[in-house]
Amino acid sequence: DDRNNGTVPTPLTNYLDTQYFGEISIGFPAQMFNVVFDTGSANLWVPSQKCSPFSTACFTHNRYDASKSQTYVENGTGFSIQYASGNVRGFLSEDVVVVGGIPVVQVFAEATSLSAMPFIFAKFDGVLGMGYPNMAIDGITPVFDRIMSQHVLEEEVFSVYYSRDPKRSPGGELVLGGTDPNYYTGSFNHIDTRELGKWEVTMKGVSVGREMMFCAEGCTAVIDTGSSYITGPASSVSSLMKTIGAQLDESGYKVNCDSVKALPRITFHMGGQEYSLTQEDYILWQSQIQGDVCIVTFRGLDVPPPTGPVWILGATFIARYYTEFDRRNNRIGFATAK
Ligand SMILES: CCN(C(=O)c1cnc(C)nc1NCc1ccco1)[C@H]1CCCNC1
Repeated sequence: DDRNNGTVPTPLTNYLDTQYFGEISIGFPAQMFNVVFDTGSANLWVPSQKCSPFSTACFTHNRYDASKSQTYVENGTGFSIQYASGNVRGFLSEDVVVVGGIPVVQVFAEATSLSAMPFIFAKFDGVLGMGYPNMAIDGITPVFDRIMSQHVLEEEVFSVYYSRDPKRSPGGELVLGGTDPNYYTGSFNHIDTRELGKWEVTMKGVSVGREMMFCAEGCTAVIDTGSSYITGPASSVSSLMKTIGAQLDESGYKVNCDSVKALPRITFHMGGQEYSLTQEDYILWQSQIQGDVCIVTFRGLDVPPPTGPVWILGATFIARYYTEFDRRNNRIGFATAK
């Protein structure tokens, strides 16, 4: 159905409420890839057929084979992207990429080496950056900019729904050119992006229960559809975790499951609105062999200046607040997710 004038919603898969990804095709005949639609970066990369056999993370995923695509155009420029959690190296190629039913001729990276951490845990093959062009490595025009220049979108926006329940289908949805009222209630509250060219806003505070505990003098919040959790400055998060009685172990913060119902709501103050997360929003309740484990979906992460210090609001937040990314007006809209 083309209610967004030329585009069809892309259903997303929800893996354990921590990874959300959807299908794109590259080349002709179509080679299919599962990618994270990531507002925290602005490049498209997928594993390459040419990746070294020693790159475990590479051969356990779908790989692009240029020799099998009639629409492949060679480029060969080197590429490398560094995330806080790992890195990707490869070279550039050009081919037809189809996203949400829209074909674009796109320069993307064929990854020939993927750091085992974290990509051996990735259920997705690659990443499709939905960030602004000035975030793009090698000055490559991002996919969404190529789509906007085709003037097929009713509105120059895209919207993201992430389900909170792994059993619910679809696990999420990306809409190019509009929003999907099936997945939110009420109206949107909009917040202008802090500076042109990043999906980030000014946050006015973070409160726990009724007490304003962090960012009282203002700070930056990055809205990152490609991150699983919420991250904040390590010192702030560690004192937040102490307040709720969470323990840090090698795989993150955990709380005793029978203390969950008494946990306070955590509220992010942005654009004159209060965006609260209840314990069921921010606790991942996992039934494991040795009994139930309750993971707190907050992580400490110190991002060095000038970007940092920042709070990064990832899937945990987006699952509760349906998010519209508006390139026309350089603003982000939140509505209560259904
Ligand atoms: C994609 C790289 N990212 C991850 O945080 C990340 C890493 N490794 C694994 C295995 N998964 C990740 N994200 C899963 C996910 C999908 C949707 C929501 O969260 C970040 C890097 C910084 C920019 N933003 C994206």
